[in-house]
Amino acid sequence: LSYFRRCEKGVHFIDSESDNEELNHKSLSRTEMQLTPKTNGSSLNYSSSSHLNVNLGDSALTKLRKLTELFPHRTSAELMQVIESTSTLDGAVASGLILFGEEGMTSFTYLYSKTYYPCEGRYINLESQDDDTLADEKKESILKKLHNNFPDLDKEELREVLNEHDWSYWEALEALQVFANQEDEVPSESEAKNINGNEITSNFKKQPKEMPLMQLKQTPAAEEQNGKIKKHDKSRKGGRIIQRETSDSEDSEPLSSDGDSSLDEDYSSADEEVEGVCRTKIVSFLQDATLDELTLIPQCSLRKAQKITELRPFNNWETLFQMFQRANGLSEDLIWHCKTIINEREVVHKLMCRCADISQRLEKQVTQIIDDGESNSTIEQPDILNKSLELKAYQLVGLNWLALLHKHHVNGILADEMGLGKTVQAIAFLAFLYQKGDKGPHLITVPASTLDNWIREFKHWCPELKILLYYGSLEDRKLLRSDILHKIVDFNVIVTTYSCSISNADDRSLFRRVKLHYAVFDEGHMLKNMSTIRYQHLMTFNAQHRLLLTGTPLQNNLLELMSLLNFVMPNMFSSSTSEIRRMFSSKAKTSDEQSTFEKGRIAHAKKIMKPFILRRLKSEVLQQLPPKQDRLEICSMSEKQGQAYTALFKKLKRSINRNEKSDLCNVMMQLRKMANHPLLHRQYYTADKLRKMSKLMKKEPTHRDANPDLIFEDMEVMTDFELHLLCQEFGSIRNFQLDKNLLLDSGKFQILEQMLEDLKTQGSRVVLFSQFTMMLDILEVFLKHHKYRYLRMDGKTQISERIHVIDNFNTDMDIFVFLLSTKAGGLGINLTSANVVILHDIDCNPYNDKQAEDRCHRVGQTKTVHIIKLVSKGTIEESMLKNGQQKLKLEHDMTSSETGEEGSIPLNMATLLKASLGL
Ligand SMILES: Nc1ncnc2c1ncn2[C@@H]1O[C@H](COP(=O)(O)OP(=O)(O)OP(=O)(O)O)[C@@H](O)[C@H]1O
Repeated sequence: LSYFRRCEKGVHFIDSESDNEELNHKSLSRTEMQLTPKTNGSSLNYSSSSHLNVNLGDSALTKLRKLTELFPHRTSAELMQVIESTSTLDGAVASGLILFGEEGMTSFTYLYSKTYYPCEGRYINLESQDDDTLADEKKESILKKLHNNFPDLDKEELREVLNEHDWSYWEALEALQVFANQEDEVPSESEAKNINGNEITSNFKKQPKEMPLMQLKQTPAAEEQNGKIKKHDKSRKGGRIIQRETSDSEDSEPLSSDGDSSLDEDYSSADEEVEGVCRTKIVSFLQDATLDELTLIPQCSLRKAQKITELRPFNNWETLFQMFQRANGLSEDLIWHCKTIINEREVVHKLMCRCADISQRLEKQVTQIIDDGESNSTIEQPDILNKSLELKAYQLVGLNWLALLHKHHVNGILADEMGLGKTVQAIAFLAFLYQKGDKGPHLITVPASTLDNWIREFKHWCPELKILLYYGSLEDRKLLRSDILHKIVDFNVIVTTYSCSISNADDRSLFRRVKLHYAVFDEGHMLKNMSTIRYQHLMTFNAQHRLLLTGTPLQNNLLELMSLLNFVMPNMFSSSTSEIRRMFSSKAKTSDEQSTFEKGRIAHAKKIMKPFILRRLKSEVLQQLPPKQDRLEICSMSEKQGQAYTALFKKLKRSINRNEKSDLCNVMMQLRKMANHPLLHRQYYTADKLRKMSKLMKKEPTHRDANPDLIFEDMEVMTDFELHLLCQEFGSIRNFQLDKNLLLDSGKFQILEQMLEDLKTQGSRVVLFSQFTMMLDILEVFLKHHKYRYLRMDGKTQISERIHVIDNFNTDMDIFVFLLSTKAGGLGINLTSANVVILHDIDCNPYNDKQAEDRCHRVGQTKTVHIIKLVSKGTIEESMLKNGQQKLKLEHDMTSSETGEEGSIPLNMATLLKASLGL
């Protein structure tokens, strides 16, 4: 969706949400761009080391020079360690970034992109371009280019990465490379510690070993036995195939940190017997795999997979080879490529076993608690919590779960449904640690919109904990940093926002320098994409333990869930990220086997996540919470709107047929706009009218010297509603204002009119969400027209103002409607004083809608909550709805319990904990 947002021409059509935590990479000072190599200072003093003098080849020297430019405060010995740990310059830079951060480094992005990706004549400096004006075709071509570099990655994933980086090809490439290099070239943890001098919690792992496939060759005896195979092996030693083998192996390498896959162990030996085992694995894989599994073999299309199944049975290695040779279109390479997928499975299997081990350890502990009798071993509400408040039973379970993980040095994700009190449980846990003597420092990173709420909850629940708010202007934060580093302030917990914690090198450096005990990340689903810079930066925070809080851990696919797990348990997962990535991002290609295939993956993912995630649903644990009733309101469009929609649909269809490259996403957005309100397009202000208006504008003192042609051009790209506002603003064109009837003319407004009237009579209070700020503008006209009292909050509302607006709504019962943009009001806020949520327009991601719905349906709600979704009949919105329902099914499959005993919550605390853990 964010892609659509950027495609939008209307600059404030979609809520830009100033605090949406996107990293502003452009903030790097451009005055620092023209760096010249430093020739003085200790950093270039590499000749002082005789070792370096002797061993430095030209390329190492060049690398050292480059790295010295980038990391001027690092010694040559440190830089050399980085260089020696990788084979390429890019790898060295990436490793340097991970190890040293950007501390003391200037304009990394600029230098990196210009210096390491020179592309004479091909460089597209997108950084200077406005997103909104970036042509869609250009975006497609950037996407294509990036996809060429990362053919294994899903295009949508890459689109997201590009979005995260404002469509800067180089920044996206860099982010993905950093990730890839992290997998392939990051030095071992001990090296990292040596270099950095202090501990870094990052994706450290051992150097890749020798590539196993290179050794996948026949023993002389076997070669003699089978001339054909011998020929094959010979061919594999040269050129392309060897290259391919190497890269395959690199991809599927790094294995688990504590050992290699059994397959690699097999191949690392020349022993014939072991070779036999490998062959047996390949034969049995090709014999038993489903169609979808076969298509996971590199270069194996669905057609080839079908052919393989037709050739079955494969009784042994020799017949397998012969059959492949005889079959049309099946190359022997496919047989060898099976190794990649077998390897992946073994890595993931090993991971599952380790996760099962942890589950067992936890289970043992819980059994112990049961045996000891719960009063001795379970943790009660910490004494320092506000005595007038009481944790609910499931919250105590949450606290016990957190304490259990802590005891076993395991990090986790508290993924209770929205509104169950994750904030409160996290605070209770920090209070528990405090009582045990762990006084921090801890860090809580939250979206800006929930910052005030966190501070308030801390004060409310645990005033004894000293909270330091790390938030403010650059200057404010500078002072705060100095106070923190010089220990001038006394605190237990730092609370900050995602933006403030990583927006510049000094912020990031602070959280690498302060030795944090716990780092808690609220709305942790913001870390669902491990390729983003935000993810990478937050990974480097110097925290002993991490805890993620999220109400929507699973959104689009299992890979996102794995990203979250990797974030909290990098030691466990980082060595398997490439396997995980492939295993969980590939899609089933056949529909008939989809369910078995998906079921298998879901079962795997469940096993992996079991020890690390605690998720309770409101329906399970909050029996006393009033129900939530969903209502779908399919709205027929108004007559004019329907005609305009059909005309637009036909026009867009023609344009798609004419130009295949036309951006489908943009087409979708155009249709969505029309489905919501016709004034989000321009049709009433014809070119003729605009010509007249642009001439009249010259009468305005502000436009006296303006060129009417240019005014006309500006007007041409505005929507009807924007032009209407312009007419309200300038007296000379006031006559051109739109008639009220047109402003109120939409199918959804027709439904809303009666609906709001009824709700008002019933004494209900309404929270009304839209994703589009301009839609909120038109809704304001509608509410004013009907004389309803309302409040509004969107991305433009000052952060400091937000809590007051929310309090206002929660305390002044005469305010009937709260207008909210999904971005600004969808996360983390409490609006239990309302009992109706209307989603004027649905989101492509149903979890964003769920987040919005649960602002009212949460602890503290006393009335039945009605969720009403408005969907325009016969429009693109109906397809979006269907798509969304499929996405929600994945979550349902993941969270449904195998035994089907949901809802029955045992009272005994330890048993409750056990049930919650799924043990
Ligand atoms: N035990 C309790 N007693 C009284 N109020 C509670 C209790 N637990 C939670 N609350 C209140 O319930 C509301 C929801 O809690 P909280 O904001 O922590 O939920 P959450 O799970 O973090 O939600 P989200 O995922 O939407 O951020 C808050 O107003 C909180 O103060």
